[in-house]
Amino acid sequence: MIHTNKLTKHFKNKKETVEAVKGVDIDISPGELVAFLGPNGAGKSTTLRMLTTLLSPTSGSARVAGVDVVADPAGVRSRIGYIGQGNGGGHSYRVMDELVMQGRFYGMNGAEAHDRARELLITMDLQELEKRTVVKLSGGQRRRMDVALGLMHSPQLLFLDEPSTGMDPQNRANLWDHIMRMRVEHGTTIVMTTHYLDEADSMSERVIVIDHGEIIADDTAARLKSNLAGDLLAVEVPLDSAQAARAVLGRAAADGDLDESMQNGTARFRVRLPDGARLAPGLLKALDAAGAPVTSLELNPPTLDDVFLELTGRSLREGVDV
Ligand SMILES: Nc1ncnc2c1ncn2[C@@H]1O[C@H](COP(=O)(O)OP(=O)(O)OP(=O)(O)O)[C@@H](O)[C@H]1O
Repeated sequence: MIHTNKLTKHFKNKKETVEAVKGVDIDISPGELVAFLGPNGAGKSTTLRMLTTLLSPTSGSARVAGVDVVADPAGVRSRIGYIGQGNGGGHSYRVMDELVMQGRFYGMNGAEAHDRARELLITMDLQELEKRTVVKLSGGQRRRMDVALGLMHSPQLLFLDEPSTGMDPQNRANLWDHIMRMRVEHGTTIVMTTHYLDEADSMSERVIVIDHGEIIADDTAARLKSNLAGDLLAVEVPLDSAQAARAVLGRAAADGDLDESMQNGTARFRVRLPDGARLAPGLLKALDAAGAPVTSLELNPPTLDDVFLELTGRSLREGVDV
C-alpha cells in the first residue's frame, strides 16, 4: 500500500537547511494500522505530507496506493483520505450538505454522495446532527465529521495527522471507537501520527518511531517493549542486606544497570528485566537465599516511552503535552 525509497525532505531557509526527513524507507501493507511516533519536530508530519502529495520530496521516491507521489499526485489523492491537524475554518453549511459536497468534489453523483454520506453519518454517530451547521458542532463531533469527510470517496488508505490532539479522554476514546468500527467495516489501511504514547500503544498494530528525520525503530508495540525495554522491577530489602541484593540483582539486570536509593533503613533497587513476570519469582528466591529478604516488590511493564528512552537516551515526554 505504501512503499518509499530513501524519501527525503530538506527545507531551505535563508540561513540554514533543515533536514526534516532523512532518507526513510517505509513499507506498509494493505489493512495495516500504523502509527508514526516521535517527539516534536521529528519529521512525522513532513513524512505524511509527502505521502499525501502536499509536499514534494527533495529526493527519493514514494508509491502510495500503487501510484508515484511525484508522477501522479492527483492519482494518489483520489485514492487516499487525509485528515490534517486541527480544524479548518468555520463552515456555515449543514453537516449533510458538507459531506455531499465533498462526495461531489470526488466525482460522485448526487444520489451516490447522499447514500455514502448517510452511511458515514451512522458509522460516525452523527446522524442526529445532519441538519446542524458545522460551526455549531462540538470539538469531538467536528473531529468525527473530519474523519467522515476524509472517507466520503471510500479511500483504501486513510492518513490521520494527530487525530485526537486537544481532545479530552472521553472524546478521544469515542473517536477511536468510530475509527475502529470504520476499519472493521471497510478494511481501510490507516497511517497516523501521534504524540500520545498510550494511543500508539493500544490502537496501532505497528509503531514506526521517528527521531531527527530518521526511523529508529519499526515493529509491533509489544515487541518493541519486550525487546528494547523489558519490565521494570523495584524491590526493597533491609539496609544491612543491600550489598547481597546488589550482587544478585546486578547479575539479573538486562543491561547491567542498577538504580538504587537508601531511605529509612531500607534499600530500594530498580532494575530492568527482559521478561520480568517469569524471572521475578526466581529472583526473589535468590535474594532470600543470599540473605536479602524482599520487603516490598513492584513490577511494571515497559511503556513506549521506555523504548524511546532506551533508543535515544531522551524521554518522549520531554516538552510534550501528554
Ligand atoms: N515549511 C517548513 N519550513 C522550514 N522548516 C520546516 C517546515 N516544516 C517543517 N519544518 C521543520 O522540519 C522539522 C520536522 O517537522 P515536522 O512538522 O515534520 O515534525 P513533527 O514530527 O510532525 O512534529 P510535531 O509533532 O511537532 O508536529 C522541524 O524541525 C520543523 O521545524
